[in-house]
Amino acid sequence: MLLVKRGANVTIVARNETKLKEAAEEIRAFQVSRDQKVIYISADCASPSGTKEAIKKASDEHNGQIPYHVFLCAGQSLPGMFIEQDPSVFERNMNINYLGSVYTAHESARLMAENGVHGSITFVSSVLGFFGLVGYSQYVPTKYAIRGLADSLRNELKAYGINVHCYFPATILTPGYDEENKTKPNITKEIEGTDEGQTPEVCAQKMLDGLDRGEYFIASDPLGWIFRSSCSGLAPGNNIISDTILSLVGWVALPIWRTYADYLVKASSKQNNKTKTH
Ligand SMILES: NC(=O)C1=CN([C@@H]2O[C@H](COP(=O)(O)OP(=O)(O)OC[C@H]3O[C@@H](n4cnc5c(N)ncnc54)[C@H](OP(=O)(O)O)[C@@H]3O)[C@@H](O)[C@H]2O)C=CC1
Ligand SMILES: CCCCCCCCCCCCCCCC(=O)[C@@H](N)CO
Repeated sequence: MLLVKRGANVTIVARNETKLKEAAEEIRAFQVSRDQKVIYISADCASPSGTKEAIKKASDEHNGQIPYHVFLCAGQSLPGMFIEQDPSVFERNMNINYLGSVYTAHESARLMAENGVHGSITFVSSVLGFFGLVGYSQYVPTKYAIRGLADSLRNELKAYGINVHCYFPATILTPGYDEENKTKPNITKEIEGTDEGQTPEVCAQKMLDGLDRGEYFIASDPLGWIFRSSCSGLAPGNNIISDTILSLVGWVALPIWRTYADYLVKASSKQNNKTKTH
């Protein structure tokens, strides 16, 4: 929507064709010129051939233009307690979140490099790409993996003039969030409850603002700002003064919060054991 408002030609990709059609119609209402094209393609990003075909179709439909700006949003969260989940969940989550991002980034970067397109690739991780939390053992590693991929490509794709960005949202109030809450352990909900969440519209705007400012690690709420500054490794900072202040806040607040989160998990296990023995 925001990109269409700026006059861009846009392609949206997901699996469900009915929802895609509705979304494309909704987005088309924001077109600023008649020449603009908004198209949708049904494809599975977790398959290399699906991704390849989708990107080829997208450029064919846009007069052979290789996508300039690619956003890797597809992802899913399947929360549950580690020892209670079937090991297949770990593979499934990695396939959709991480490999889906790898395949799409790979094909986009290859085409951009071969055609001299100096575009951008934006990964969507999560604040859970910086820290782990009870109930998210199948999800957190996929989001760390995306950060690792972005860190590698930020450096490597400079060779072709391609910019890489990584977005770290906290809770977004989406259909996916409603879905994950159906299986989310209560203790996870309790710890997460402090985060009110943001609408997808606000997140999209803040992500785009970060891109406009040329940020590599983009965050859109205080939790993300603190973690972005406290766990940046070799990533370039956004602003030396605010980054330093935020990492100092993290240095003080994070151990306190960790102690509290550990206390909550231990208390919940005692509660559960009590219920079991009586
Ligand atoms: N909601 C939240 O609290 C947070 C979400 N995120 C991340 O943001 C991203 C978007 O999440 P959110 O909007 O909540 O999730 P939703 O489930 O609401 O939307 C996910 C979108 O991705 C598409 N998708 C899923 N799997 C595939 C696939 N294999 N191939 C193609 N498209 C796919 C879905 O369409 P379809 O099913 O039709 O394919 C859907 O359009 C994810 O990466 C998520 O991890 C990060 C932090 C917080
Ligand atoms: C200074 C320290 C203060 C700490 C307060 C911490 C509050 C914890 C919030 C946990 C938020 C988790 C968001 C998960 C988003 C996500 O990726 C999933 N919804 C999957 O889709």
